[in-house]
Amino acid sequence: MTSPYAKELEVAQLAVQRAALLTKRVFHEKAKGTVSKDDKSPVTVGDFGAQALIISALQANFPADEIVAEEESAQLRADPSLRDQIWEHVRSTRLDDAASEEAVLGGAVKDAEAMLDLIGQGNSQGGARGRIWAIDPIDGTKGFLRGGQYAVCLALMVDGDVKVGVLGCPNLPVNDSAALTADIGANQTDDEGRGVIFSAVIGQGATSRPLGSGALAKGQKISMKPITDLSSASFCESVEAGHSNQSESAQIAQKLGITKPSVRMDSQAKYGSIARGAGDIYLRLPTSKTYQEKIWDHAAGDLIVREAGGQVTDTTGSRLDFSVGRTLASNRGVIAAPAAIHSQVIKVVQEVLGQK
Ligand SMILES: Nc1ncnc2c1ncn2[C@@H]1O[C@H](COP(=O)(O)O)[C@@H](O)[C@H]1OP(=O)(O)O
Ligand SMILES: [Mg+2]
Repeated sequence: MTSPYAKELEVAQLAVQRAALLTKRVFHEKAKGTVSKDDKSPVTVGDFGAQALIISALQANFPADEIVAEEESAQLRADPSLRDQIWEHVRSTRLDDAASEEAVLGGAVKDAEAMLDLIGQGNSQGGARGRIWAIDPIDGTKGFLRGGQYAVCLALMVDGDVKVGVLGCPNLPVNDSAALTADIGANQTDDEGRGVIFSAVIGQGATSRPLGSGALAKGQKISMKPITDLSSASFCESVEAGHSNQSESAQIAQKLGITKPSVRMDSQAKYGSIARGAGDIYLRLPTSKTYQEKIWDHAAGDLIVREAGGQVTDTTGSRLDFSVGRTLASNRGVIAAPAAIHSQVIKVVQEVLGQK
């Protein structure tokens, strides 16, 4: 008997792999300086291109499913030169394993018009009913531009609950036991040893495998690091101070007895990193009263960490609720930690944030 969500997982992994390849090609073109100054931001090209390729794979396999995606196509319809730049990448990005690519992901996107139609399919309002995919084609755009950490993110929710999560992290080390760092070394265009894909299916654990561009290797199980002594813990947070309150996180760390400085990393690569035990805790502390986290920024990471033995909640200790629309409107911030110490972390978070 095949396991539940086996087909969804296979499609999601290959779709993320191909979309990640597109983003890498866009970045390398920029790094080689072949993108002229008037070219649109490589983020825009990478974002739209990756989204088109992922939606194409989802529609070929699960035409009845809804899709929530970050980008809208209206901007592209008014900008033919941007559309053509994106189409050039969508048309030409192919996995090395062409046979699996076509068999699993379906045929190529027909033309630029068909690509625009696909991009426009990510407009579901989300909610508590049915099968809904959440896509963030390039999470961590600032990291992507600096040649640092970013993630291609895809998750399936069924009736508001995340069932499948996949994160492609082109710039994280392949090696699960590599130290927690956002740094990728001096030569930013050298792929050696980098590129990992994290996956999880509800009730089936979490895995990592090399991202590459050929046939996907067999995954290995990952799990959070067992931790009893918080003084040896490491925690990660956003690079951008506007995304997470870094002075409150420093106070929380100090109260918990954590001695190491935080590791600052863009994107959901933080979730993948703690899920494989490279780090222990991920703190995301609200910087504004009004910002609502987007479901595509958290769905895959939430499941991957929970399936690796962690707990993921908001700052009040409530589970993230993916059933209320395109945003996590009922939650504030994110606290992810190994199950054994999660309540201890929440207690201190509440002391520092002044919540009861
Ligand atoms: N005020 C904010 N608080 C928290 N997250 C934010 C805020 N503004 C934007 N973001 C989102 O944070 C994500 C990146 O997080 P990280 O810092 O972990 O890399 C982006 O998807 C970004 O969304 P957007 O792409 O819409 O700007
Ligand atoms: Mg994002």
